[in-house]
Amino acid sequence: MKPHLVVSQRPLDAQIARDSGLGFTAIPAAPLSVRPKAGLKFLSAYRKGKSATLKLIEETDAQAMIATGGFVSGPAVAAARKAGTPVSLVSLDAVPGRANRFTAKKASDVFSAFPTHAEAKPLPDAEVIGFPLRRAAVAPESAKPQAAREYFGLEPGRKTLLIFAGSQGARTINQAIARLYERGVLGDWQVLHVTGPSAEGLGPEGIPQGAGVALPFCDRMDLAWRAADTALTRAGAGTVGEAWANAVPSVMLPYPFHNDEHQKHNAAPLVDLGGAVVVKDLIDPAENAQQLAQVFASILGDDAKRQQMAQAMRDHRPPDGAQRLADWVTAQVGA
Ligand SMILES: CC(=O)N[C@H]1[C@@H](OP(=O)(O)OP(=O)(O)OC[C@H]2O[C@@H](n3ccc(=O)[nH]c3=O)[C@H](O)[C@@H]2O)O[C@H](CO)[C@@H](O)[C@@H]1O
Repeated sequence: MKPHLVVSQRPLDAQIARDSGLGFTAIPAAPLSVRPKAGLKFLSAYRKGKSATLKLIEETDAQAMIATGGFVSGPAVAAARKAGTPVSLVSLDAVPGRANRFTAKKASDVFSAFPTHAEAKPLPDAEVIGFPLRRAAVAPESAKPQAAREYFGLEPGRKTLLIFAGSQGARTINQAIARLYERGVLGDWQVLHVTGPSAEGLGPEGIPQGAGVALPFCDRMDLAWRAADTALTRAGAGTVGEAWANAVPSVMLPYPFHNDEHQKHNAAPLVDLGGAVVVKDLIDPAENAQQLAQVFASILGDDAKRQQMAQAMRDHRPPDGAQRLADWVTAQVGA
């Protein structure tokens, strides 16, 4: 069985799909909107996207579809339903967005990567399956931290803080951490700092000499997680799933500009079990640096505490969402 991706027409989607080496089709799709002009654009794109997906289902004789939410899922799921193709929706965040609530009504099965936050509108009958991680983001138990650090040009025996903020980087995290470098807060720790494509928020010099290694994007997240003794991250669904599966004690600054604060709620299960600490992104670099200095003082200097955090994550492994989805597909195809 061969997977085929359905993506939006944004150039970034095409680039990611191409890099994956899988077949893909870009369909028209636009965000749902109640404003007249954007609403018309949504309707027109929805119709076109649905018929493009119907054609694709016919051509490829697709036997099942997995939708991961967002505005592309709407027309694609509607097409699968019309064609009689079994379709599951996986809602990735702890607060399901409007597009996912709309799409869930048309899906034959609904899954959620995280438990839905108590005050959010739940998706009816959603089964919590864990975040479906890609294999390349989880280091095998046998991978050695020293070898992973050498891969990035880090000192193999030095404690390592992994800093990264999702696929686009984060200005406020870079700004805060730049101040911590200046103040020497990280002590003898080195960093693996994934700065994002423009390294926004760091000065033109980047990170100080001897602080560690900075790179704009990391294409070996499995090794990055294995190299790390602690991580400083946002709390996107993928990041939380990966920190947990790799059992890396984490300090998380949820993205502060989402109305539904889904990143904060994504991190909640990890915070509850003692594997992560959430710090509110106050946007102001000095205030963020101050908060982080305090949190790091209690985590970086305390080996026993970090070991406890990692052990808590190992003791409560997240469910294997990818395996659960593979089982779902097998059940549809075998049926
Ligand atoms: C700003 C924003 O709206 N972000 C949303 C976006 O997160 P976004 O997709 O940016 O971030 P996630 O944390 O979900 O995943 C990041 C992924 O990028 C990978 N990675 C990152 C950096 C790097 O250098 N190399 C690399 O491979 C990570 O391994 C991970 O697999 O979708 C998520 C799922 O709906 C939401 O929870 C987030 O709130």
